[in-house]
Amino acid sequence: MLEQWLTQLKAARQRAVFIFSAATADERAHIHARLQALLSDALWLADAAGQYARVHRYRDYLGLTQQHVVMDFQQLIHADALAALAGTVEGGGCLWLILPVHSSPFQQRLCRYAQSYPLVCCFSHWRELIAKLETTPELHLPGANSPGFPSAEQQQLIKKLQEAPKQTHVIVADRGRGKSTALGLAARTLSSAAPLLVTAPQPAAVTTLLQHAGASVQFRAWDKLLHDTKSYGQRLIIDEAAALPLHILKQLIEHYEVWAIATTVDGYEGCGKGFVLRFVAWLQHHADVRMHRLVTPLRWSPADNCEPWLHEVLLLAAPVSESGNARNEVLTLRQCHASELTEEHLRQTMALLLEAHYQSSPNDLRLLLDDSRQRLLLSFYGTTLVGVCWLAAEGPLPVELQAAVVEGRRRVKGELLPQALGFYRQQPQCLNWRWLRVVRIAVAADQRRHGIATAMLGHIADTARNQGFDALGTSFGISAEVLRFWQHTNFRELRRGLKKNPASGSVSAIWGYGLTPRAQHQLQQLGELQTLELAWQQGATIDPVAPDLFAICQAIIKGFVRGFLPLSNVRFAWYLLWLQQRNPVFDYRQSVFDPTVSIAALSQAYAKASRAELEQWLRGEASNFLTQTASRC
Ligand SMILES: CC(=O)SCCNC(=O)CCNC(=O)[C@H](O)C(C)(C)COP(=O)(O)OP(=O)(O)OC[C@H]1O[C@@H](n2cnc3c(N)ncnc32)[C@H](O)[C@@H]1OP(=O)(O)O
Ligand SMILES: Nc1ncnc2c1ncn2[C@@H]1O[C@H](COP(=O)(O)OP(=O)(O)OP(=O)(O)O)[C@@H](O)[C@H]1O
Repeated sequence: MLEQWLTQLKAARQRAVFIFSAATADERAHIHARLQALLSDALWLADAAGQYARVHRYRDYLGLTQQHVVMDFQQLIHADALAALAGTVEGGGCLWLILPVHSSPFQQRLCRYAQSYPLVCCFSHWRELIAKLETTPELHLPGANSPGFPSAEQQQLIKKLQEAPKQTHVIVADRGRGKSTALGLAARTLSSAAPLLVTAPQPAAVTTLLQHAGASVQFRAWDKLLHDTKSYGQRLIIDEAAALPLHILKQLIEHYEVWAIATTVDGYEGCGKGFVLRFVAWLQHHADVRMHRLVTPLRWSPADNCEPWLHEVLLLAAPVSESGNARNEVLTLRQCHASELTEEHLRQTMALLLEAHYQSSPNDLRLLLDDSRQRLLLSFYGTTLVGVCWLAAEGPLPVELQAAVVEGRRRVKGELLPQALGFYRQQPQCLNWRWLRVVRIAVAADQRRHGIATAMLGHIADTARNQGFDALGTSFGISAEVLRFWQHTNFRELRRGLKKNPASGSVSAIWGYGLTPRAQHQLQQLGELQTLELAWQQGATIDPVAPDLFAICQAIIKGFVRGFLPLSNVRFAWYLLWLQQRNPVFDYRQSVFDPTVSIAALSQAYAKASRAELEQWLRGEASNFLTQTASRC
């Protein structure tokens, strides 16, 4: 019976989506077993460990074309993977979703929107699928015209690429528009003495491109390209660019003659419209850029049901509303849970988040709808949404987990602020507080610098105090602009990461302040310590400080002695305490306290074979230091 559907889908180059939402574990297992028997050649991804590819590895399959994709979500619907992999299913194929047994607002949304699309079907029992196939043998789908090979749009693009081989062409399109094919065909005709290089996040992503390009085009992994200085300056194509970190793309542009960059704007993680805006804005200052778009789908027919259903469900194509003269109106603020919003307000909220934060993704929509600890503060001029603040309640952590968190043996999901301060600053009391975290804050581009974000943060502080929260905080990737904004608020920097985030290329920071007296005092001290640490890192002379900070420094050094914290995290606290003592025994070890000396250089200077050996030795020294400090006090 399925064969009959597949034949008709193929002729119409359309796709079907079958969603299974079983109410019991037994029925789910039954559906699973039947599907396994039915679809032996499907790409099957699951969120549980086992015989299948793991859902979080979905990027490995981008750019490929499949007839059947099964996404087996036992625990949680991975909405980013769903958005990305639906686009790999060809016309004539099917997307199969097995949902978790426990329903949720997001899960219900998937099925609710299916009702408007004849080829998107929801079932709670296997027998319902059979009944559907039996009762609807004829689909009455319109015949599909062949787009031609290459299609008219592809031909135009190939011509433009050939005409301007020295320019950097950015090709933006949704999935399956024939980008890779067009690039391959264009590369084949490009006469060049040196081989043309192509890179992408995964080798599989360029399979189609290489098929059409011929032998003169070679794939190279992007990290190899960055290390291989000898090939710098060669001509390069970057495919699936949005799935590469922005700072990597920038380095590739700086070192290579990039001829073409292809990317999707389909909204899976890091791939929203904001990415394209930010990247292209940067690129225009560094290269002679030409923008191109491919609009018509080629992997499936333009009459396809799957893509519009997904766009509607995941709010992927939502444009940011124009706010125009809205500023004449009074600004109103509303705190709510995402599940309480009208569809229009939810759409506007996601549009603003996707535009302002390029790492926003469909998984954020799922979290906002399904998790009761997530809240929103929205600001409106009239009915137009102009600002969004996404808030998450964190802490207190269960008492039985606290020691493990402070010792770095446990990480609990969704508890970023208390855990980071509990662990890196060895402050267990932070784990007992109720925190409210500003996960993201965004104001519509045409309404910025008018105090909207400041007004939202003021409102949040007032309501959080009334609701019994102990502290407000946030964590973000540092950029000069974002720092300037937070410096303008009551928040203070409490900790700065030491390593760059591989995705954003920036270091992250935690900012916050206390609302209750105990949290105010504690966070003020952590803020002072952080201010001094930043000054020390920048080479300023540090004067001995009031004894208030000693207890925090001692706790951090103890965390090092007991093996919880690495040396890099304690050098400043140790230095600050040492400054008070001026203990000559430790003088010869001053380079431990010099932020310009790397850990690798320290290992060398003290003739230690490895970082681990250096740390082991210094743990003993730090322990002696603490004993002596205690005896002096
Ligand atoms: C946890 C996180 O989300 S961190 C990421 C923050 N969000 C983003 O980066 C998304 C894109 N940016 C935005 O949406 C906005 O620019 C925001 C949210 C950062 C600021 O919103 P706005 O409503 O413009 O802030 P607001 O008008 O209240 O600014 C207050 C002060 O912050 C400072 N400030 C704000 N934005 C900037 C900026 N781009 N450059 C320099 N200073 C700034 C200024 O001192 C400003 O006061 P002034 O305008 O009187 O000089
Ligand atoms: N002109 C065409 N006519 C018919 N099929 C085509 C045409 N061009 C490409 N295709 C097919 O459409 C599918 C998508 O093509 P391609 O991989 O080039 O698109 P893409 O936009 O790069 O896709 P993705 O976003 O998934 O990487 C492939 O199966 C390809 O063989």
